[in-house]
Amino acid sequence: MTQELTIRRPDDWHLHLRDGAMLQGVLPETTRHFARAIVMPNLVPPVVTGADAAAYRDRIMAAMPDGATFTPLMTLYLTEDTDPDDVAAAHASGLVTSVKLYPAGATTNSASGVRDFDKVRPVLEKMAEIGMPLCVHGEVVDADIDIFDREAVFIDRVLDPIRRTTPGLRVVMEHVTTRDAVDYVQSNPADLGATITTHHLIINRNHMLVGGIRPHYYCLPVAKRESHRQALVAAATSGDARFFLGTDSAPHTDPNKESACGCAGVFSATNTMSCLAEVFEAAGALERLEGFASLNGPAFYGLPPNDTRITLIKGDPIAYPDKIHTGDGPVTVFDPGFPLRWRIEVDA
Ligand SMILES: NC(=O)N[C@@H](CC(=O)O)C(=O)O
Ligand SMILES: [Zn+2]
Ligand SMILES: [Zn+2]
Repeated sequence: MTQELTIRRPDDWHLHLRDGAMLQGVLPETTRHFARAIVMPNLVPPVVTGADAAAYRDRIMAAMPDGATFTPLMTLYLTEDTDPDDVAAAHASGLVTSVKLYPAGATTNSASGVRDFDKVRPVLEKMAEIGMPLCVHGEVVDADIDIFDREAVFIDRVLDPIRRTTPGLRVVMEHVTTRDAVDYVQSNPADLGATITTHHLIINRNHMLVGGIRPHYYCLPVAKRESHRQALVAAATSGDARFFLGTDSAPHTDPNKESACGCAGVFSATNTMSCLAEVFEAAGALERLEGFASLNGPAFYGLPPNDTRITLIKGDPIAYPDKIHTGDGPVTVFDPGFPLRWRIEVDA
């Protein structure tokens, strides 16, 4: 008996589309299944002003595959020089959906991020006033903090103080990887949400390090031990509307990944929905996949869910490419390590 599941078309609340030839190469992988995505601003140079976001949105629209119905939701990269009025104007015009906070040095292209969090207080206060969400890469960068502890320490040292001093600020903890982050979200009001990536629901740090170092599983925040992965699966499949999908699909070319100093990022746009169906089925929670991928994110962002649908159909393992070929070079697609039996049909 074939099993089928029809759900509202999903959105991706954390996505890297890059620019130029890479944008051209990866965009169809997302637009095939997703209706909208929060597009990360960590280009080189970053998307800092409303004008930068308008120009970037134009480049994305120009790269759109024929027939695609996809809306990029733009973000601004928060710097210590960000002008609160520029942010407010970009939000009021509908151009920009959220602001992204990178601690300086925390991840790919974050050199222009924030060092002194007091310097961005006026922007955060303005955002709280106008109801604009802040997306956060939640890791401290202190050399003395172990990389596996950086998310948990960020919550205590940075995130909780920011939320206390800026009441009303809506915050999304992006790509949470720990039980600590899940607990923090669950013990706070609904103005705090979290995205969870596909790959952090599937891999733990052993997948990355046992039997040889696997650069295509290296991302930030780095995958943690198995008990943390289980906490993420429990949160994603719980039905708690504060948790929603942000794939953090982050393309880097193979030479940049398979290197003595490889870039952080997992590219999962191609097979994310099939991977998620496996995760939710294994957890006995297929009926909650729609909430996680298609309903909770729009609800947090105050947007309507999509009115089109996709159907997931279970059958023989699907074929998907190991790599996609972009004008910048090959990009390896996330390998979940098990066959994917759910194929996706986008309803007309
Ligand atoms: N997640 C990653 O490992 N990399 C992202 C940056 C980010 O989301 O932190 C990237 O831009 O490559
Ligand atoms: Zn990040
Ligand atoms: Zn990211």
